[in-house]
Amino acid sequence: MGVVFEPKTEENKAGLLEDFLEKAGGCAVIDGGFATQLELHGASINDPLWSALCLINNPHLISKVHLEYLEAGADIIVTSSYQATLPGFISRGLSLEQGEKLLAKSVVLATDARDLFWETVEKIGDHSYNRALVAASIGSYGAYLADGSEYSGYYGEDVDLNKLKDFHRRRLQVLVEAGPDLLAFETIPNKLETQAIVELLEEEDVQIPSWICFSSVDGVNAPSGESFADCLQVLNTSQRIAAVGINCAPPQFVHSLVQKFNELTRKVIVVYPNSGEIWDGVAKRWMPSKCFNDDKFKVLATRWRDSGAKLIGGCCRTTPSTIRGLSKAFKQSCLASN
Ligand SMILES: C[S+](C)CC[C@H](N)C(=O)O
Ligand SMILES: N[C@@H](CCS)C(=O)O
Ligand SMILES: [Zn+2]
Repeated sequence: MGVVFEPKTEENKAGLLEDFLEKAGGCAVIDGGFATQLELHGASINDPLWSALCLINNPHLISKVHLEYLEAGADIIVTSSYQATLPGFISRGLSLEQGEKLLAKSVVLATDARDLFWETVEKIGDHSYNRALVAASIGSYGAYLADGSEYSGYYGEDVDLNKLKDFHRRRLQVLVEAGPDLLAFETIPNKLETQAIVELLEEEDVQIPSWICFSSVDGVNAPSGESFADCLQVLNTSQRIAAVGINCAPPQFVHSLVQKFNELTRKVIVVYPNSGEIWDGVAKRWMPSKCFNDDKFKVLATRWRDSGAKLIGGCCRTTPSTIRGLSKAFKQSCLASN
């Protein structure tokens, strides 16, 4: 029987991730590409809202994808809110209130799927699942711009710290209010946005543990060209950040980045790379590159775990089958070492 993780009260949420990891055997599996799986089911998301479009027109598909990742063995599922923003919804003619409801709905769809799945497997009795945590996805400002800038880190001269804090503030408040277990800041491409998030979490007194993941296009630095030493210095002193790492970068970059992060931080390291394909922000499609199939991904993921990453999953172009492989491999080696 896997981990049964009791919901925490406001006062004792800070250690939630550490407790969860300990009970899960030291390493937990995150789900895989969410938009990817929506598309594989036929969703059309070539749109400024990208996968968040499904919050408006296909919420049942969102529930289905969460359940698929849970069934595949994900210990943590990430909500469909990556590119869900209030200005994005308002520019589609929705009211502020409707936009806020959609943000809250992204969390409810995930927690309901988690609860339904857990209720079902508990009836089976003998199983190796853990009761999953729900991480609310908060995509970078670049994701909202929908111009590929989550991979360039270039937001233009008029974007300063306050503008980024203002962009993130209300969405953060609404998502926190909806009650996820974790917050997942995804594809952060520069130091300025890292600073904005750290300050905002403090100003809003957010008690839910966060992870911040950077993208990387050269395997060495943040996309902006700023060093990870600079970026991590900004967040190392924040008690509100529980984990830091990399998402939606090619798998071949991850091992050396985990080693680098080991030297730069004492926080939990989280990695969930994409399949190795490259996003063309103009054509809005994935370009084949050095791609990793599920077996190769699994072999690399074992190396990431052995070098110290504790939260491991997949991002764009990975699927439930990728996550099933990781979950099986990690649970088998947990059993072997216990
Ligand atoms: C992680 S990227 C592939 C998400 C989509 C991008 N922000 C866009 O809208 O073009
Ligand atoms: N959580 C998002 C990240 C996109 S980079 C997704 O999986 O679609
Ligand atoms: Zn991705």
